[in-house]
Amino acid sequence: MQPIQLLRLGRVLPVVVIERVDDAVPVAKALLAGGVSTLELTLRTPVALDAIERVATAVPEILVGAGTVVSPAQARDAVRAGARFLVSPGSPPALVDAMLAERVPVLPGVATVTEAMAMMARGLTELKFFPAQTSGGAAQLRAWQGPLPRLTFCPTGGITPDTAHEFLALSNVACVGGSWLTPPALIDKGDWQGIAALAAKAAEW
Ligand SMILES: O=C(O)C(=O)C[C@H](O)[C@H](O)COP(=O)(O)O
Repeated sequence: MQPIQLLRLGRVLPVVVIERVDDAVPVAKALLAGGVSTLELTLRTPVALDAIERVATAVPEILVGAGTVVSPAQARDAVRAGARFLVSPGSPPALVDAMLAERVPVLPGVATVTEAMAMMARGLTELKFFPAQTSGGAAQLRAWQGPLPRLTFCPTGGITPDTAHEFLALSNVACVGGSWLTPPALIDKGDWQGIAALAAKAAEW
Protein backbone atom coordinates (compact mmCIF):
# COMPACT_ATOMS: atom_id res chain seq x y z
CA MET A 1 0.00 0.00 0.00
CA GLN A 2 1.21 3.49 -0.85
CA PRO A 3 0.90 6.30 1.74
CA ILE A 4 -1.63 8.12 -0.43
CA GLN A 5 -3.88 5.03 -0.35
CA LEU A 6 -3.62 5.00 3.42
CA LEU A 7 -4.67 8.66 3.60
CA ARG A 8 -7.61 8.00 1.29
CA LEU A 9 -9.05 5.11 3.34
CA GLY A 10 -11.20 7.56 5.27
CA ARG A 11 -11.59 11.25 6.08
CA VAL A 12 -10.55 10.69 9.68
CA LEU A 13 -7.67 8.76 11.22
CA PRO A 14 -8.43 8.04 14.88
CA VAL A 15 -5.49 8.57 17.24
CA VAL A 16 -5.96 6.10 20.07
CA VAL A 17 -4.28 5.86 23.48
CA ILE A 18 -4.78 2.49 25.18
CA GLU A 19 -4.01 2.27 28.91
CA ARG A 20 -5.46 -1.24 29.53
CA VAL A 21 -4.63 -3.80 26.90
CA ASP A 22 -8.05 -5.44 27.20
CA ASP A 23 -9.63 -2.26 25.84
CA ALA A 24 -7.78 -2.45 22.51
CA VAL A 25 -9.95 -4.97 20.68
CA PRO A 26 -13.32 -3.51 21.78
CA VAL A 27 -12.16 -0.01 20.76
CA ALA A 28 -11.08 -1.27 17.34
CA LYS A 29 -14.38 -3.12 16.89
CA ALA A 30 -16.35 -0.02 17.92
CA LEU A 31 -14.51 2.14 15.37
CA LEU A 32 -15.14 -0.48 12.69
CA ALA A 33 -18.81 -0.73 13.66
CA GLY A 34 -19.03 3.04 13.17
CA GLY A 35 -17.59 2.73 9.67
CA VAL A 36 -13.96 3.74 10.33
CA SER A 37 -11.44 1.34 8.80
CA THR A 38 -8.11 2.55 10.21
CA LEU A 39 -6.67 3.43 13.58
CA GLU A 40 -3.39 4.83 14.82
CA LEU A 41 -2.50 3.26 18.14
CA THR A 42 0.00 5.48 19.91
CA LEU A 43 3.15 4.06 21.47
CA ARG A 44 2.63 6.17 24.58
CA THR A 45 1.73 3.49 27.06
CA PRO A 46 3.53 0.34 28.20
CA VAL A 47 0.81 -1.86 26.68
CA ALA A 48 0.80 -0.22 23.25
CA LEU A 49 2.74 -2.94 21.39
CA ASP A 50 0.58 -5.68 22.92
CA ALA A 51 -2.49 -3.68 22.00
CA ILE A 52 -1.34 -3.43 18.37
CA GLU A 53 -0.70 -7.17 18.30
CA ARG A 54 -4.15 -7.96 19.66
CA VAL A 55 -5.93 -5.69 17.21
CA ALA A 56 -3.91 -6.99 14.26
CA THR A 57 -4.83 -10.55 15.21
CA ALA A 58 -8.42 -10.19 16.40
CA VAL A 59 -9.70 -7.42 14.11
CA PRO A 60 -7.91 -7.90 10.79
CA GLU A 61 -10.63 -5.90 9.00
CA ILE A 62 -9.30 -2.67 10.50
CA LEU A 63 -5.93 -1.33 9.40
CA VAL A 64 -3.92 -0.77 12.57
CA GLY A 65 -0.83 1.43 12.58
CA ALA A 66 1.49 2.79 15.24
CA GLY A 67 1.58 6.45 16.24
CA THR A 68 3.97 8.44 18.41
CA VAL A 69 6.89 6.61 16.80
CA VAL A 70 9.84 8.61 18.11
CA SER A 71 12.76 6.15 17.96
CA PRO A 72 14.12 3.79 15.29
CA ALA A 73 13.65 0.81 17.63
CA GLN A 74 9.97 1.65 18.03
CA ALA A 75 9.49 1.59 14.26
CA ARG A 76 10.87 -1.94 14.09
CA ASP A 77 9.05 -3.18 17.19
CA ALA A 78 5.72 -1.75 16.07
CA VAL A 79 5.85 -3.48 12.69
CA ARG A 80 6.88 -6.74 14.35
CA ALA A 81 3.83 -6.40 16.59
CA GLY A 82 1.59 -6.04 13.53
CA ALA A 83 1.49 -2.31 12.74
CA ARG A 84 0.71 -1.83 9.06
CA PHE A 85 1.74 1.83 8.93
CA LEU A 86 3.87 4.18 11.02
CA VAL A 87 3.16 7.75 12.11
CA SER A 88 5.53 10.11 13.89
CA PRO A 89 4.98 13.57 15.32
CA GLY A 90 8.32 14.61 13.80
CA SER A 91 10.77 13.80 11.05
CA PRO A 92 14.39 13.56 12.25
CA PRO A 93 16.43 11.92 9.44
CA ALA A 94 17.54 8.82 11.37
CA LEU A 95 13.97 8.09 12.42
CA VAL A 96 12.64 8.55 8.89
CA ASP A 97 15.35 6.14 7.63
CA ALA A 98 14.25 3.54 10.18
CA MET A 99 10.57 3.98 9.37
CA LEU A 100 11.17 3.64 5.62
CA ALA A 101 13.27 0.52 6.21
CA GLU A 102 10.14 -1.21 7.53
CA ARG A 103 8.55 -1.04 4.06
CA VAL A 104 5.11 0.01 5.30
CA PRO A 105 3.44 3.36 4.59
CA VAL A 106 4.95 6.09 6.77
CA LEU A 107 3.69 9.51 7.79
CA PRO A 108 6.44 11.62 9.34
CA GLY A 109 5.34 14.83 11.01
CA VAL A 110 6.22 18.32 9.81
CA ALA A 111 5.27 21.77 11.08
CA THR A 112 7.33 24.09 8.86
CA VAL A 113 7.96 24.65 5.16
CA THR A 114 11.60 23.66 5.57
CA GLU A 115 10.69 20.38 7.27
CA ALA A 116 8.16 19.65 4.52
CA MET A 117 10.78 20.42 1.85
CA ALA A 118 13.26 18.09 3.53
CA MET A 119 10.72 15.24 3.28
CA MET A 120 9.92 16.17 -0.32
CA ALA A 121 13.64 15.96 -1.14
CA ARG A 122 13.52 12.33 0.05
CA GLY A 123 10.59 11.60 -2.22
CA LEU A 124 7.95 11.60 0.53
CA THR A 125 4.80 13.36 -0.61
CA GLU A 126 2.33 12.35 2.13
CA LEU A 127 2.99 13.88 5.55
CA LYS A 128 1.45 14.48 8.92
CA PHE A 129 1.03 18.18 9.78
CA PHE A 130 1.57 18.40 13.52
CA PRO A 131 0.58 20.08 15.77
CA ALA A 132 -1.97 21.30 13.25
CA GLN A 133 -4.01 23.81 15.19
CA THR A 134 -1.14 25.62 16.87
CA SER A 135 1.12 25.53 13.79
CA GLY A 136 -1.18 27.82 11.86
CA GLY A 137 -4.20 25.59 11.33
CA ALA A 138 -5.96 25.31 7.99
CA ALA A 139 -4.67 28.75 6.93
CA GLN A 140 -1.12 27.44 7.10
CA LEU A 141 -1.82 24.48 4.83
CA ARG A 142 -3.71 26.74 2.43
CA ALA A 143 -0.61 28.94 2.22
CA TRP A 144 1.52 25.87 1.41
CA GLN A 145 -0.63 24.87 -1.57
CA GLY A 146 1.16 27.32 -3.90
CA PRO A 147 4.82 26.55 -3.12
CA LEU A 148 4.35 22.86 -2.22
CA PRO A 149 1.71 21.63 -4.68
CA ARG A 150 2.78 17.98 -4.70
CA LEU A 151 2.31 17.40 -0.96
CA THR A 152 -0.74 15.87 0.72
CA PHE A 153 -1.28 16.17 4.46
CA CYS A 154 -3.01 14.50 7.36
CA PRO A 155 -3.23 17.39 9.86
CA THR A 156 -3.41 16.26 13.49
CA GLY A 157 -3.25 17.95 16.85
CA GLY A 158 -6.00 20.05 18.37
CA ILE A 159 -8.53 19.24 15.64
CA THR A 160 -12.15 18.84 16.74
CA PRO A 161 -15.30 17.77 14.89
CA ASP A 162 -16.05 21.51 14.56
CA THR A 163 -12.72 22.46 12.98
CA ALA A 164 -12.10 19.29 10.93
CA HIS A 165 -14.08 20.64 7.99
CA GLU A 166 -11.80 23.68 7.58
CA PHE A 167 -8.95 21.27 6.92
CA LEU A 168 -10.93 18.73 4.88
CA ALA A 169 -12.01 21.49 2.49
CA LEU A 170 -8.39 21.96 1.36
CA SER A 171 -7.10 20.23 -1.78
CA ASN A 172 -3.84 19.29 -0.02
CA VAL A 173 -5.61 17.52 2.87
CA ALA A 174 -6.78 13.92 2.42
CA CYS A 175 -7.84 13.20 6.01
CA VAL A 176 -7.53 14.58 9.53
CA GLY A 177 -6.23 12.81 12.60
CA GLY A 178 -7.56 13.17 16.09
CA SER A 179 -8.19 11.63 19.44
CA TRP A 180 -11.74 12.88 19.84
CA LEU A 181 -13.29 9.65 18.53
CA THR A 182 -11.90 7.66 21.44
CA PRO A 183 -12.13 9.89 24.54
CA PRO A 184 -10.52 8.38 27.67
CA ALA A 185 -13.81 8.83 29.55
CA LEU A 186 -15.65 6.54 27.12
CA ILE A 187 -12.85 3.98 27.05
CA ASP A 188 -12.70 3.91 30.87
CA LYS A 189 -16.44 3.27 31.05
CA GLY A 190 -16.32 0.65 28.32
CA ASP A 191 -18.84 2.71 26.35
CA TRP A 192 -18.17 1.04 23.01
CA GLN A 193 -21.49 2.19 21.57
CA GLY A 194 -20.53 5.76 22.36
CA ILE A 195 -17.27 5.34 20.45
CA ALA A 196 -19.11 3.68 17.55
CA ALA A 197 -21.48 6.67 17.47
CA LEU A 198 -18.59 9.17 17.32
CA ALA A 199 -16.96 7.10 14.60
CA ALA A 200 -20.21 6.94 12.63
CA LYS A 201 -20.45 10.74 12.57
CA ALA A 202 -16.91 11.10 11.27
CA ALA A 203 -17.35 8.26 8.77
CA GLU A 204 -20.01 10.35 7.01
CA TRP A 205 -17.55 13.13 6.09
O1 LIG B 1 1.28 10.87 19.07
C1 LIG B 1 1.57 11.30 17.96
O2 LIG B 1 2.13 10.65 17.10
C2 LIG B 1 1.27 12.69 17.69
O3 LIG B 1 1.80 13.24 16.79
C3 LIG B 1 0.34 13.40 18.48
C4 LIG B 1 -1.11 13.03 18.21
O4 LIG B 1 -1.37 12.85 16.88
C5 LIG B 1 -1.92 14.10 18.77
O5 LIG B 1 -1.60 14.24 20.13
C6 LIG B 1 -3.38 13.91 18.64
O6 LIG B 1 -3.90 15.15 18.85
P1 LIG B 1 -5.28 15.45 19.54
O7 LIG B 1 -6.34 15.02 18.59
O8 LIG B 1 -5.25 16.92 19.75
O9 LIG B 1 -5.29 14.68 20.83
